[in-house]
Amino acid sequence: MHRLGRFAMQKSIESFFGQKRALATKASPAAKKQRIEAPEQVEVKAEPKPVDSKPDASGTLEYGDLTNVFDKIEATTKRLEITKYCSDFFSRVLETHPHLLPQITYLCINRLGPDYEGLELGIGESIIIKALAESTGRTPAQIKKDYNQLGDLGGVAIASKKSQATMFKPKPLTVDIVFKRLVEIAKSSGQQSQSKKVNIIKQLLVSCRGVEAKYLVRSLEGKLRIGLAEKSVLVALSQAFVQHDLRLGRETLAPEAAEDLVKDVFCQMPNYETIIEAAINGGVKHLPEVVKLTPGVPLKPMLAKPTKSITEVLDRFSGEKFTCEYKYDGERAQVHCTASGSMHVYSRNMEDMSQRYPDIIDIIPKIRTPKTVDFILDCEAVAWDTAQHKILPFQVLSTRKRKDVESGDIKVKVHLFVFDILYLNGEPLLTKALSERRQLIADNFNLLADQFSPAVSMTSESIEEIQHFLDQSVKDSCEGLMIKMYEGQESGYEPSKRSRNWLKLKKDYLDGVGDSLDLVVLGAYFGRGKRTNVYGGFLLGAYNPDTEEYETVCKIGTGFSEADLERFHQLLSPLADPKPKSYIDHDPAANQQPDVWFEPKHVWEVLTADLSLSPVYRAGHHELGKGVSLRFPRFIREREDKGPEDSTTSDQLVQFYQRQVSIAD
Ligand SMILES: Nc1ncnc2c1ncn2[C@@H]1O[C@H](COP(=O)(O)OP(=O)(O)OP(=O)(O)O)[C@@H](O)[C@H]1O
Ligand SMILES: [Mg+2]
Ligand SMILES: [Mg+2]
Repeated sequence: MHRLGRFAMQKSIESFFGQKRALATKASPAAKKQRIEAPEQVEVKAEPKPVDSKPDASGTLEYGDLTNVFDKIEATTKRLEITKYCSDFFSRVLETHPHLLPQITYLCINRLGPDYEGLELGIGESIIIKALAESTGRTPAQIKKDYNQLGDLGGVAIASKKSQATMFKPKPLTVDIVFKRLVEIAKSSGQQSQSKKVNIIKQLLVSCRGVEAKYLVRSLEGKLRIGLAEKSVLVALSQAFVQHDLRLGRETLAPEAAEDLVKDVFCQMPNYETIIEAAINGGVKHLPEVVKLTPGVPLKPMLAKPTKSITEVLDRFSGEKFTCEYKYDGERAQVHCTASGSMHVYSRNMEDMSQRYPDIIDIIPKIRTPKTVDFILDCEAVAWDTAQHKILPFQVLSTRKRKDVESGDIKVKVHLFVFDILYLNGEPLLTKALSERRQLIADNFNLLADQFSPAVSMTSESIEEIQHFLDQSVKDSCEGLMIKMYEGQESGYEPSKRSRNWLKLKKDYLDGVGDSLDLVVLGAYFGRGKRTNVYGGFLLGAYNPDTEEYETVCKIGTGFSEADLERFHQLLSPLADPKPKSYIDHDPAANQQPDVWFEPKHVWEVLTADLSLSPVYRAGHHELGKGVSLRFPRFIREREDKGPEDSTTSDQLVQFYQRQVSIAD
């Protein structure tokens, strides 16, 4: 019986790979198209199962109901369709199982909770492979081999399960169980945690039916890769809220207005649970009254647009009141203090850095005045020479320890330069003018020598004075200037937006494209000559949030010290793969394929002379037909504060390119 089962399994896998190889991984739009055009080749067909119109007695929802929606989404590249599948499903869930909507939302975006709580699955491929092998009676080597061939572990899971003789029909998985078990995996630590994780995954896999195994495995990998961007999930939620209001006969908003409002509220309170609960209770229209900016919950910071000259700045702000500030080169620090006195520092991507910067936490009680209760400040933390009272380069800041930092042991001191206030004494300030916000900082906070002061600023419309201020900023060890709208509605704080009301002018980059780029390391080339034992060059890419893929941008081999190359070799070689992940958009026919590929993880800041269109590289090719590539790229530094999805997007590269072309015209 056992042998027979094994034989049958082998056979089915062969036929699976023999005929359907290209179809099992659906990441790229091209592959999706192929699948639509050749439906007869689709191996795994989901039987659409309607969601029960009434909650079952236990209030649970089958996981299969969700994975069926994933399957429909994966089969299309049309954004409207994707959003519709998603919002229809959310709307039905609101009707039948509203308490499950937060979990479902998190499963859709591959998260287990709000970003700022930092709960991550953190399981390596090898654990999934082990669990897959043990639960299907195959060896890890066989699974690995199939994986190399197919490029999608989710597809391998399905193929392996299909060929498995099951003795009994397991109870269906529910959304609730899957979510809880994923959280359990994320929270388990310590000696036994590896085997505990493998066991949980095995149990889940055994209960999977149909396409469930595919999406479960991809969720475990942390990448669903069905083209469902978080933006679309937010839009779908807003539409579902409107539907829900209508069903209850409540007053509601037009879909577009609801969409804008939900996005806006999410920027201020990036917590799906809070938003969903409030929308269920009071309707989408009243969200802003209930869900507000709150000290203790980080918000996505406002970002700036790059500019190449003072004249460009003057053109943009002509007729408006604007102000210039020093642009400090350190680390963004969002400083929170709640009414109960709890204090936090958050990074550019909302990570809690309070453990890393206990010295910043120590500053907080000293800068508040007797009338300052709760607040959120936006600052840059810069390395500081306390003897000379001077800014130290970013490189010095980056030598600070990242974990287990004790206030007493800190050698590299930091100075906080505050440039904005977003909340004060119970009141959000986002819509107030920058001039008023600056005044509130002056009125409610104490300066602290060598530790805390406002960003140096200057308000003038004269090109000479601005030029002088720019030169001065560089003499004072800054990168250049930030120029901001100062008065009126447009001078409000726009969380998460790269806004044209904040322009950056970086002295060193005025000759290039105006700014550096932050690109993801996708692959490497073996070194020759002096670089024989290290990688001699790397393939870099940009992120495309619409397709959730990484698009290749350029090869880079300049700007690295020998020590850099050695360190990167040590860091990256354990991650090396002979084949690229399926969600890397590259040209497989091009010469000069990298010798090894990596999972997109590390982000590097690079500089370029200019941008050009390339027949080989892919960034932005959906929009421009050809990809945008960098000429003479040079490595500057690692960006440890950016994850791969925070890297420069293909869209931004297209904008840089178009600006360059329009200036050349
Ligand atoms: N006066 C200031 N006002 C606003 N931001 C400032 C100021 N001084 C320094 N900064 C820093 O400059 C950053 C914006 O420029 P920078 O190029 O360093 O951004 P980045 O982190 O590389 O992100 P991106 O390139 O994606 O905009 C802000 O995020 C902040 O950390
Ligand atoms: Mg910076
Ligand atoms: Mg930058």
